[in-house]
Amino acid sequence: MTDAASIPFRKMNGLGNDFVVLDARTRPLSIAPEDAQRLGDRNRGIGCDQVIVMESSQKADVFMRIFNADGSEVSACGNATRCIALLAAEETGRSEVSVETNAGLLKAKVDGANRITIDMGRPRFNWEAIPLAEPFEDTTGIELQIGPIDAPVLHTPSAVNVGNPHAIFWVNDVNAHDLGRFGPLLENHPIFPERANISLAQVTSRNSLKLRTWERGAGLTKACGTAACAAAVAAARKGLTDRKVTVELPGGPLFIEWAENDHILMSGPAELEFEGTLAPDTLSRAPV
Ligand SMILES: N[C@@H](CCC[C@H](N)C(=O)O)C(=O)O
Repeated sequence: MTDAASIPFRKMNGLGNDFVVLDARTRPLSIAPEDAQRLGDRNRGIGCDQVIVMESSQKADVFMRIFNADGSEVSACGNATRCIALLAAEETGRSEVSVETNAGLLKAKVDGANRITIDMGRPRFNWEAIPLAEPFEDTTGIELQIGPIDAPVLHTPSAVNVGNPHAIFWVNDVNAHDLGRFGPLLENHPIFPERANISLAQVTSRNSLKLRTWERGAGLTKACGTAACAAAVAAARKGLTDRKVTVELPGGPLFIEWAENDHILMSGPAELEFEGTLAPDTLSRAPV
């Protein structure tokens, strides 16, 4: 039996990138960084990469607030956007829905749980928008390396902002590098004043990439939707691929198109794993 004060949640994922989803529309909730840390902790809490809070929106079907498992609040999450779009489509009975985030208003088309397409908006390549700590005229490859000066292990990443900051290192084999070791060093490198999501990308054809990501504030994840968008536009911008690619992530494929209108379209699945309730004292600030 559930107590009226308990807080319902959903556990969802997009290609294994997983989320605790709270609904603050009927009952306002205030999430402190330590709440997100506790919920995200796979040993102490439910365990997830991000905590997502659904809020009411004046402009869209729903507003989505995003917290990384380290408690930091961020502006974009591609995989969670598909999850929230799926819920909004089920609630409204419409296949075309909109999701507002702190990065902007995103339109979504839901053709069932396995084919959700999000218009992720326009990428930004300007160093100040990424942001980088110092001017770079060309962000297709910025001066940054890991390893010995004369034989770097990883070097010259592309940098791009797709609602959040990304650096993409081009490699011959995404599995040949210890991303779990280099990821935290690069995420916190002083060149990234807001930290960054760090990816290894391997071009496998004109229409396909392999990608592994160390996420800012979450670590190694099975999939990162915004990283797939960032890698796809960065690869096309370097002339390595066409503008329509399949991005193979450890959790499965995402289909990315950098459309002629400069918007990025991301298509993939979303899954509801289970629903549950949190005890009222789980959140450090009492539910409002
Ligand atoms: N998993 C997400 C990205 C979540 C936010 C990211 N870690 C950041 O700090 O910017 C995705 O699917 O895009």
